[in-house]
Amino acid sequence: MAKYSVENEVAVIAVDNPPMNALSHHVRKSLLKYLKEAESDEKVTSIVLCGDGRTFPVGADIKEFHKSVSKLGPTILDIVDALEKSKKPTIAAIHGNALGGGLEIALGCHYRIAMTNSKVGLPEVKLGILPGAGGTQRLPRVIGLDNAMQWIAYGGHHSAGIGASLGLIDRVVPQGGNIREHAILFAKAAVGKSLGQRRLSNISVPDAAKVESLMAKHLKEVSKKSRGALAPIVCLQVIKSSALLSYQEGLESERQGMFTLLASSQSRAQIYSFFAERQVSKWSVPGVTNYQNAVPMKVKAVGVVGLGTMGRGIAICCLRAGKITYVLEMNTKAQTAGVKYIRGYIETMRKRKQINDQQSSMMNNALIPVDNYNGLKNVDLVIEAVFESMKIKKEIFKKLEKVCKPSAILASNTSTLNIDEMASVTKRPQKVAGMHFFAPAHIMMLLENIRGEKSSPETIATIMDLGKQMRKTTVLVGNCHGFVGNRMFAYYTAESSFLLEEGAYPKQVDDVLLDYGFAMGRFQVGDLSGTDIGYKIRRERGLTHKQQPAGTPERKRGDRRYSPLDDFLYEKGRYGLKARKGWYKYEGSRTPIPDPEVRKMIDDFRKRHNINPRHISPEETLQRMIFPLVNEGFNVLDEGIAANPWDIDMIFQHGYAWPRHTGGPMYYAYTIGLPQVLKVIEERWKLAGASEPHWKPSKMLTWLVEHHGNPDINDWIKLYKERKSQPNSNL
Ligand SMILES: CC/C=C\CC(=O)SCCNC(=O)CCNC(=O)[C@H](O)C(C)(C)COP(=O)(O)OP(=O)(O)OC[C@H]1O[C@@H](n2cnc3c(N)ncnc32)[C@H](O)[C@@H]1OP(=O)(O)O
Repeated sequence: MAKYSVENEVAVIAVDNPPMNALSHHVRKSLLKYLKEAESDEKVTSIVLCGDGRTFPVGADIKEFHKSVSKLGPTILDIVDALEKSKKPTIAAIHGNALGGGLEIALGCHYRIAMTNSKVGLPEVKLGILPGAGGTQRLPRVIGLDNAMQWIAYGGHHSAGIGASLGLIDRVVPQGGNIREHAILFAKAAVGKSLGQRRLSNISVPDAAKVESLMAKHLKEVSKKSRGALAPIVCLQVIKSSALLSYQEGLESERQGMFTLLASSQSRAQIYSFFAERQVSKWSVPGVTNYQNAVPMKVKAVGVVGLGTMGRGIAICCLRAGKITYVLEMNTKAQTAGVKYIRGYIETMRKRKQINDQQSSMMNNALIPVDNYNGLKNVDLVIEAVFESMKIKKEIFKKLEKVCKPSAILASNTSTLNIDEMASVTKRPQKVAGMHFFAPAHIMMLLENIRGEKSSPETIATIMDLGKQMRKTTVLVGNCHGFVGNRMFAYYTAESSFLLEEGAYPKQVDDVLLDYGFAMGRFQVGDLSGTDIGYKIRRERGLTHKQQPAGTPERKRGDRRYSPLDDFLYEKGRYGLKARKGWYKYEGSRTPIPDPEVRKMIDDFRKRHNINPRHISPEETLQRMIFPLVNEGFNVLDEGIAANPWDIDMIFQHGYAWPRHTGGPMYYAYTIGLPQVLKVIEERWKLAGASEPHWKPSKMLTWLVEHHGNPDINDWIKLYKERKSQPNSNL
């Protein structure tokens, strides 16, 4: 709805649709009604449009997309047109956020004023669509083509100050000011002034002459940054029309572009991702607790044990979240280096204006290096971040148990190991949990929180709350080897090496993944993170080639297929980018170059094992990389390790850079169709057999296909659980 009042001859129309004033159908209807009323009321001389509550409208109602209600008139464009055509001055009064359709209606107004701390932007591209209410045609006319391409193709939010410097915002209202009162005064002053040039559809794009060079520049950038995504490309093409065609023709091109994008599977995947991101914070442990009833503990001080790459990043996250952060590192050299890194990073954030001087000095003061466990006696929560060894982690947990106050939560940043086993060496298993950060911890958006068997509701609520304070996409999962992410990802990595054994080379596999939309292929990522990391984890598990007793078949560990190619690579000193050689070689830059030495290593291996290399098609490569991971995803859901398919998808989007426009592995499987996915898995299982158990079709996937075909992803859990809970179910 909207509210209408007339104050001092100014009509004030306030959108009232909490929490975000989205432009739902009923809002659009009432907005147009009040606009007409203001237009026809002779006592009204000007019109102010604003938002009630938290914000100016943040855009179209995303819940309405792909539903018939979104097509019901009036459209947002009808409102934009009415505002622009109005004979009385129209003023957008922005506080909070004016995003998407919200900014588009502001662009329809003759003037825009905004609170200094408000944000403006056209983020539709992140939903796989474009600004469809004239935004692609009006924004370039006011801020120029170059800026508009940047704003629309990347979908960023920008401060009111930036907007003002580009001519988008006519006045910035300082902190503490009343936006409504300022808007009314502004509106009174605008009465009688010519509106011709204030109607953005009347003016031309200032840098239209540069259209071809700007187009080339932005196309190159988006193709690199959002590989495989359709929306940024279509956005640029449509914005281009603003420079070459009339306003009306440009609008038609926008309409066509929107039509194409809305019909694409990518927009559905991205809209799914928008809601999934919000859904994961509504965690639940069925029958035990959930986000609504568990109360988090107050965490003022955090301890971080270990100042290696992970510990440093985690400490930065804690400091950014305003925690007093004790960092424990016994090795003096490592401590000096770690603390230097953290302080250096704080300084970089200050220089980049991500934090101000006061925040920087607060963070520096809150960082407290300690060199013995007693130094952690006052913390509310500890995050252990040392090398991935159960023996070492247990020793640390025993020490923490002794020094930390009884109320303190003990968390491990393990990426694979059993949380319950660590909890078992303490007297407070209810206070033990996993907090799995992804490297680099201060950059990656994901936090995979692991509840142990005995973790209390308070402990779970606290680690989830801490993730939120760190502004991470925080997903709660159950305890098992590798949890959700690494358990599933292990098969992706394993299959990639099997593909090399059978006929592919690293670049061939990586190219398929790049075409799918990954920013980097599996072997490029391996080189970036260092091939030594995986080797040390395999060595800890007794798996590496060198640890096997004489006579062990090179391609087996127990009864499972194993590829030793990754071990050979490490043993040749090819540790990845840092050594300038890994799966690729690097000559003076970070560009991966296929290396004949790696090719020879693979060829020699095949010869030794009488493997006749065959051509592996891109389709087979993609299926073999992704489908085992999907199959394991269904096992993870079946076991309750992940509560929902979107939990898995968010883990992969934010922890493994899975391309957002495919939604994530589980949503992708839904897009392909579960029957098709199962068919490929079953065929592969017949070929591979028991030594490759990751191809054994998951019970849950098989059941869903047999009984429901390709059910809606939102129904997977409900359908399966209902059946599983029946007494005669053998699931
Ligand atoms: C013809 C087509 C014309 C135009 C197309 C568009 O306008 S598309 C929409 C463009 N706008 C956006 O993409 C903005 C989406 N919203 C956000 O980015 C954030 O919500 C925002 C505004 C930055 C605020 O973030 P915050 O973290 O403060 O809140 P949160 O995201 O958790 O949102 C709170 C609840 O509001 C729901 N919500 C937000 N925006 C919309 C929306 N546009 N439509 C519908 N619902 C929206 C969000 O899902 C949350 O719901 P909840 O049930 O509480 O989880």
